[in-house]
Amino acid sequence: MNTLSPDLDNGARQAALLTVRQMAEADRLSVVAGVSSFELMSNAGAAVAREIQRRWTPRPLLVLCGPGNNGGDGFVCAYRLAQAGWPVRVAMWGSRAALKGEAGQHAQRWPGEVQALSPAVLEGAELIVDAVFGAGLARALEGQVLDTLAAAGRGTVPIVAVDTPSGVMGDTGESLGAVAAVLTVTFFRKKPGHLLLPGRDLCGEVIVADIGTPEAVLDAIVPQAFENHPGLWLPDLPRAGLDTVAGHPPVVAADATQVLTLHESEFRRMFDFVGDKLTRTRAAAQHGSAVVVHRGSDTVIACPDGRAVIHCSVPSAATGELLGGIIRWLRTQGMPAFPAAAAGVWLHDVAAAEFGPGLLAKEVPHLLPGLLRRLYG
Ligand SMILES: NC(=O)C1=CN([C@@H]2O[C@H](COP(=O)(O)OP(=O)(O)OC[C@H]3O[C@@H](n4cnc5c(N)ncnc54)[C@H](O)[C@@H]3O)[C@@H](O)[C@H]2O)[C@H](O)CC1
Ligand SMILES: [K+]
Repeated sequence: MNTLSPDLDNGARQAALLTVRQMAEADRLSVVAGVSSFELMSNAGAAVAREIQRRWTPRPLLVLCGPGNNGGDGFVCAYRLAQAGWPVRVAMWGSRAALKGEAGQHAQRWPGEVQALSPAVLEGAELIVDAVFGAGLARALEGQVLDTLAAAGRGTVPIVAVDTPSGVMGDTGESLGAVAAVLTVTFFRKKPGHLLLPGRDLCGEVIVADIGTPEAVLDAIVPQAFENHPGLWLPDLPRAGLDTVAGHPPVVAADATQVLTLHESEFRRMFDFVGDKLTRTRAAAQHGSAVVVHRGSDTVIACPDGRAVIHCSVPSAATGELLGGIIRWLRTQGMPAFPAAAAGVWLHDVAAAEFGPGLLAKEVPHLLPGLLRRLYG
């Protein structure tokens, strides 16, 4: 059974990444299934408050709210923590009266004052919640939003981001003026921007909170991007892979698709696609009818059919030759190209940590079966 097949099984379901548009669709389908937008927002704001309480004792908290639903989540968070006895202030970009729908409803429940957003409001805050923009970010930060967040970023007060740090594009991880958070609480599933640089570094720790979105919405959405995880490809690894000893005749590869492993500089020499890393890698895979492994500390593995896996790792000195060796070995075990590439990138990280930087491609067939057996056998 091919886990990275179009029928989502559990591994792919858990590892799914949703685009901003798909997340909006998930919200719409949740409402159809009987979970109201008001409830989703209540749960989202409560999740942020809960994660804050898990990490910090009560202290002067400043919640920065924006003009959309991200700001609505901020008002819920402010309300919850104030109820729990925290000293909370709210500052907003735009006017509370202009907040629409459930964001407006939640904002009306905030009993306190709402200050205008400016660097001056930061005075006295010992923890900041960034609920200015999330998935709805449409352009670069400017004016008071940019000035206030930049001032917060220059200070030492920790920032907790709601959904994404304001200014990070959910689909690409690009920054349009965002400052780094120590914690980002997102909802239902991550978006590619939580894993792609510089977004990943700006998010700090990422927590995915359950806000009541029914899992079944994924069947209609059919995600095309996934965070690398053994659950995605372990069922594709033939049992033989765990048992093979060096010298056994290789099993015939499951498919003939070529796998290209490329560093950024190699990628740029071969392709002149523009845009973010996910888009460019997908275009290269489609163009070359090959699985493309675009390496980095945010490695993107793209399949010609449009699916992609994103893998976050600490940069290592390990070579592309070693990664190529691991992927080739997995394919001789009968693994199809796409899951073999995703598994290879994962195992390459584990192998580099286990065996150090001296590991050579030719040693792979001797070492990996034992490693795999220990990890997953
Ligand atoms: N399932 C979920 O993930 C849920 C998420 N929730 C939260 O909702 C936001 C997304 O809400 P949305 O209203 O679509 O967008 P924003 O609040 O991010 O902002 C929209 C608002 O801001 C204006 N705008 C965008 N960029 C700029 C800019 N650079 N400068 C000025 N103004 C800008 C835009 O025009 C809109 O008016 C998501 O992130 C979650 O936090 C739900 O609460 C629950 C379900
Ligand atoms: K935000």
